[in-house]
Amino acid sequence: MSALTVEKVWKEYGDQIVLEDVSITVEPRAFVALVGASGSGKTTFLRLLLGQETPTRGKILLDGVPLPPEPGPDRGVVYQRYSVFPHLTVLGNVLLGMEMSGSRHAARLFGKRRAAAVAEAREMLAQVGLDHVEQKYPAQLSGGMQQRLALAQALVMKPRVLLLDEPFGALDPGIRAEIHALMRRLWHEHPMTVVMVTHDMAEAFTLATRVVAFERRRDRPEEKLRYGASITRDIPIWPPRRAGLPSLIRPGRDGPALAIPQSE
Ligand SMILES: Nc1ncnc2c1ncn2[C@@H]1O[C@H](COP(=O)(O)OP(=O)(O)OP(=O)(O)O)[C@@H](O)[C@H]1O
Repeated sequence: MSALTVEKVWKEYGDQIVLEDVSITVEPRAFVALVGASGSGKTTFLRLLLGQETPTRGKILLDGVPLPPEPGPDRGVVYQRYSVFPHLTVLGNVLLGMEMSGSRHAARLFGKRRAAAVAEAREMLAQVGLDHVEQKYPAQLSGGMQQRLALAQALVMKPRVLLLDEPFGALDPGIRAEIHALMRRLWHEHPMTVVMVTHDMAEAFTLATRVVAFERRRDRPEEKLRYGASITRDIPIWPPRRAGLPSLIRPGRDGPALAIPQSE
């Protein structure tokens, strides 16, 4: 059920050691926030989980099975920018993944299969509050709406793991609070494990079940490249958050939200 196991993973680029002996077990349905100084290897770690990079040493397992050495539909990803295709409409963006996986050569679906995919895409757009703009293009949307679209595009493929690389980092504070509420609801409602890189500690503690810090344990400036970062802090959030369930102690804080945040 979407458990990630990272065992003694190292990542080196030439002479530079970026990650050093990283081990972590992520339980199914967790929401892990990765924090750490710039250059500490957070994005590199996310790319390893995505399958865009392979570890120099060590292994990564998803539900006990080694990760395939390439990205696949079981892992969705949203970046800070450029996650969506500018030349496709909102609906086209959400349909694309289904069309690609349903028809590898033509990348198009026809007849009943297309109608079912369109219905599914529309349902997903409604979940993120974008059903009223399905014929618009990304450039016609605000930054917050583009990130909602990126979430819809990733989630419609039903990933077991959703990887987020500073997805809300470029948004204004008001919009960010709104999209946090949406993100929390999506995590409650979709059976996925989430790993999110963020520079924003408040965001990490607002959304995550666990906050994990990457840091170089040794940092002699003259030998900087010889030391990679590893996990130095692993903080469980208290009171615990559990996917799909209200918080036992503060039900108003963390439970599955009922309202769909208004799109701007
Ligand atoms: N493909 C690559 N080839 C060579 N070096 C790389 C490559 N990808 C990352 N690095 C190096 O790995 C180090 C860690 O980069 P990474 O982007 O993972 O850090 P980060 O913690 O995500 O930083 P930031 O918070 O600034 O985004 C950097 O020194 C970077 O130059």
